[in-house]
Amino acid sequence: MNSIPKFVLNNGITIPALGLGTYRIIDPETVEFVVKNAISSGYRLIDSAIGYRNEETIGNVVNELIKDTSLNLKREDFFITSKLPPKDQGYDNCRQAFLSSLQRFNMDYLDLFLIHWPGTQKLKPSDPKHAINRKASYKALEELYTSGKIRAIGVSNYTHRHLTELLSYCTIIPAVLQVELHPLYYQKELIDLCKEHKIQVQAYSSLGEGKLVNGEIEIPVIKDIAKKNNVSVAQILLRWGYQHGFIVIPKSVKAERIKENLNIFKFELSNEDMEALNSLGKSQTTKFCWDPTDIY
Ligand SMILES: NC(=O)C1=CN([C@@H]2O[C@H](COP(=O)(O)OP(=O)(O)OC[C@H]3O[C@@H](n4cnc5c(N)ncnc54)[C@H](OP(=O)(O)O)[C@@H]3O)[C@@H](O)[C@H]2O)C=CC1
Ligand SMILES: O=C1CO[C@H](CO)[C@@H](O)[C@@H]1O
Repeated sequence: MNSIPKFVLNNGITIPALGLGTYRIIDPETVEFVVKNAISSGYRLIDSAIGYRNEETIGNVVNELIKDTSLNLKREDFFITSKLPPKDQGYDNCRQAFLSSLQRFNMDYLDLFLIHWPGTQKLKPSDPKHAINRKASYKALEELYTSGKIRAIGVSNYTHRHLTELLSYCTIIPAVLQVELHPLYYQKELIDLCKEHKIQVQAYSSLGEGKLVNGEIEIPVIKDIAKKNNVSVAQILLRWGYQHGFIVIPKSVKAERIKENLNIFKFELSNEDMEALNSLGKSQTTKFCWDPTDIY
């Protein structure tokens, strides 16, 4: 079994440098197959969200693994993340949504809870209520954190502007920012702001939702670096993120890919390769997932 390095968050707790993404894994049999496979391969971090509709099944599988004494797994060996959906922004809604999430997982605490998106569902992007609501949601998260129900809090899909605004009023600095990051969407300014405030960056869609690894988009530079290092394109993209100090959370429903994606800790990219990858998005960026830039 592969062991995964850990990073230390700004509140002192540790977090695995690589975890399992679970977006679009909903069918309970698939969730069970994927989570069991990932855990037996060495994964401990599971990235879920209220919107992914898989919290209950993930909770059942994890609780079942903990009960199996032959496995010697404890709750504290896992790192469970979930996220507040845009429809539940606001102080009361956020509090209630988190407590319901905790119930679905059937756990006493979650390791990380993120505001999934800076906006509130159904409001026009320019509506100033977005900012009011996300401030109220964050306050609810700070209180839940202080009460011990969440071990770390953070935000997702915040731009430099959203994060700067949050830093101007928060009492607890977010521990994690989860955003889309890969060589074609290398948000350097945002990353630098996180470094300055000791906010751990977590990269999502490292594989471009699969498009950077399934032949849909072929980048010769990445292919050449993979060939030279004798690893796959997926491993290069994940290693690029890890070597930058980001947590990576690839998603796969296939046992062999779940293992392949974990195998990024035994090789190192040269400075030259890192630079070549960093440069890819300089002239033109490519974003695969939703874009928060216009949210007030
Ligand atoms: N906070 C947010 O707003 C967001 C968070 N996320 C989180 O990040 C996770 C990862 O991002 P996601 O967008 O899912 O996409 P990824 O970039 O992780 O790509 C996943 C896709 O790549 C395929 N794949 C995985 N590994 C390999 C491999 N080694 N070789 C070839 N193909 C591979 C998978 O197919 P298959 O399953 O068939 O193997 C799947 O279709 C999500 O699951 C979610 O947890 C994602 C988007 C937004
Ligand atoms: O996290 C997620 C993945 O991206 C989707 C948008 O494309 C979101 O809706 C979802 O919540």
